[in-house]
Amino acid sequence: MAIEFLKGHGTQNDFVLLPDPAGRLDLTPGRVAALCDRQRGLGADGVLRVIRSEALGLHSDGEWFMDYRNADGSLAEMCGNGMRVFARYLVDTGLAREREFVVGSRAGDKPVRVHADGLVTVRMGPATITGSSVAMVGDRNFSGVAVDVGNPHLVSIVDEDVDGLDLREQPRYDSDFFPEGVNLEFVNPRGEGALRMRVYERGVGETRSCGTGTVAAVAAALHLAGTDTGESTVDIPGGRVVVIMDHGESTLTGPVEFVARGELDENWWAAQA
Ligand SMILES: N[C@@H](CCC[C@H](N)C(=O)O)C(=O)O
Repeated sequence: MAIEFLKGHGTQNDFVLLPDPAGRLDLTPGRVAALCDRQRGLGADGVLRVIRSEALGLHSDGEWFMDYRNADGSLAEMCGNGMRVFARYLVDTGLAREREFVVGSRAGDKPVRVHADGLVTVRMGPATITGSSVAMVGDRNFSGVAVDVGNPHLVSIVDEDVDGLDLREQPRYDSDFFPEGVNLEFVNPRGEGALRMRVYERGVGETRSCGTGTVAAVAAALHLAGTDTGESTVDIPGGRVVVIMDHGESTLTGPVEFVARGELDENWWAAQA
């Protein structure tokens, strides 16, 4: 069986897409990790399996389900940039006949809109403040706001330039507070309605963008300013996205690009099981 793939990214958060409408692929954690490996695989921050909701057996009002996996093979509830790439793929290939539709995810159904200029908006749903905790980078502690965007985040708004932080190693965090792990965002305010962010993603490492992370960053910044409504650009190393918060409900808008498509080598795939 030929196994088709595409490579695409949203603000350089990059993904291997595996079109698998009927759910025939045996997508093991080992195969996901091998695909995402930048030396022995295609290289990516995660895998997006394009599968019909009914084939996955998970409830969704959407025909299609974003079956997202982190680069280490683990499952995550939601991926905002992945959802943008996924929605564009469905429209570009004609698998979605409208530009506005719903896609299933493990964090629930997400309404998406693919604009005529190729930008994609995702209604990400609630960004819920769940408390406060501390991230540790080297010997420094950064207090942060915990935010649930379907997946867990800890957002530290810091005075020093985030570009100077050493994020080669996983920052430490309170595993009692985050028993399932956490995505860690470090943020500099850049004036009214503008943030700069770096992120260390659970199950991946530092990435050049994280859609749920940008939503968490804006929710945290607004929370510290005493509100849950506002709009902000978020500059990440891979580009810029726009987040709108309306009484705690969020949307994420940004660009998508496809890079390549092809077929996996069947012998390589079989050897990764
Ligand atoms: N890059 C994603 C987030 C992917 C999931 C995350 N690593 C987790 O484990 O929660 C995004 O764009 O939101």
